[in-house]
Amino acid sequence: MPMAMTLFQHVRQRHNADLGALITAIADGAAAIEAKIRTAGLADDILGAAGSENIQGEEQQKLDVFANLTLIDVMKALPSVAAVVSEEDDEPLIFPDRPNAKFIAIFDPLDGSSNIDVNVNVGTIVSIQAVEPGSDVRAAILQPGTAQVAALYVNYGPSTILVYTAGKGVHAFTLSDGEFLLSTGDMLMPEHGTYYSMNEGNIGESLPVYAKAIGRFRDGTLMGRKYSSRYVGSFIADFHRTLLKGGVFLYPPTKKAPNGKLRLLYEANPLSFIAEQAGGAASNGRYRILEITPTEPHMRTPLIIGSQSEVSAIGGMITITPRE
Ligand SMILES: O=P(O)(O)OC[C@H]1O[C@](O)(COP(=O)(O)O)[C@@H](O)[C@@H]1O
Ligand SMILES: [Mg+2]
Ligand SMILES: [Mg+2]
Repeated sequence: MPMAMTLFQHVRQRHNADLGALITAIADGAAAIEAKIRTAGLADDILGAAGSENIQGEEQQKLDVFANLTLIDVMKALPSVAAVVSEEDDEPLIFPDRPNAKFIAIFDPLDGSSNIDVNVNVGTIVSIQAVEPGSDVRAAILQPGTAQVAALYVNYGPSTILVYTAGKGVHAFTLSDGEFLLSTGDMLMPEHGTYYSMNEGNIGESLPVYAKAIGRFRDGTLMGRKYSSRYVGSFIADFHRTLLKGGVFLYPPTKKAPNGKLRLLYEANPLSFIAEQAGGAASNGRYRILEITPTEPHMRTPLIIGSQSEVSAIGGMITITPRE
């Protein structure tokens, strides 16, 4: 059997060597994170809380800290990277004296922290934005998601899969003996699915229109067929299923998180770029996610993401809410 294409070969052939080197470096970091996760139960430096909080007031897990430091290390070694922005760090880390640097990497090092200790899928999400050499790097961080040149995520599951887009389709690579090998090229999200995905514990805490949408998914009146529910609680796992099977994932505003829970720059934007490249859609209920101008690096957003038909059906319901 011929050897499948490596991630570096793939990015380099379709894009350029600098982007290939950056994505490969991130993949190397992900392989190191995966190796840690694989032996989590055997060591005492992996599971559990780190004893610190991040900027969002969330308790950091040991694996959050490890993944963050691992990714920062691999990115800081690349002269093409002007800055990194992480969920786990209050401030962007801007690398001085890099006049020719052209990328800003914005990431959620470990997504799904609440699932680490119970051996359920977690992930890594990275958004790569362009920055004009010599321009104001700090200002360039706050660009809408349309400024992304690439986006990727890694799903640490029964197998470890990296999915990326750099604007020419969506491609998946499976980790095998330390190397990410092409497993599915040019992925397309099904036009519709059979699952909705939402934390239904929040249903009474959110706008009534979301409860109504879920009710109509269930009874079949929204899409003309009845939907079932799937919710892992790791965005990466819920999104990966939605990419493969279609349907919709939603995290609406709640009383506790009035602007939504998920973060625009390193959760919603990169996965919206991937969703759109795969033929899907992503909205905050009113606007396309990729056109929202961020006001700060850790900004949150409501999110509806998945197959176009389900996303626009919910979006259509939300738009009419004020007139109800
Ligand atoms: O527990 P909830 O409120 O359903 O939230 C689940 C969401 O929170 C997250 O865990 C947030 O991500 P982090 O673990 O990176 O903070 C998402 O992965 C997931 O979709
Ligand atoms: Mg996350
Ligand atoms: Mg995280």
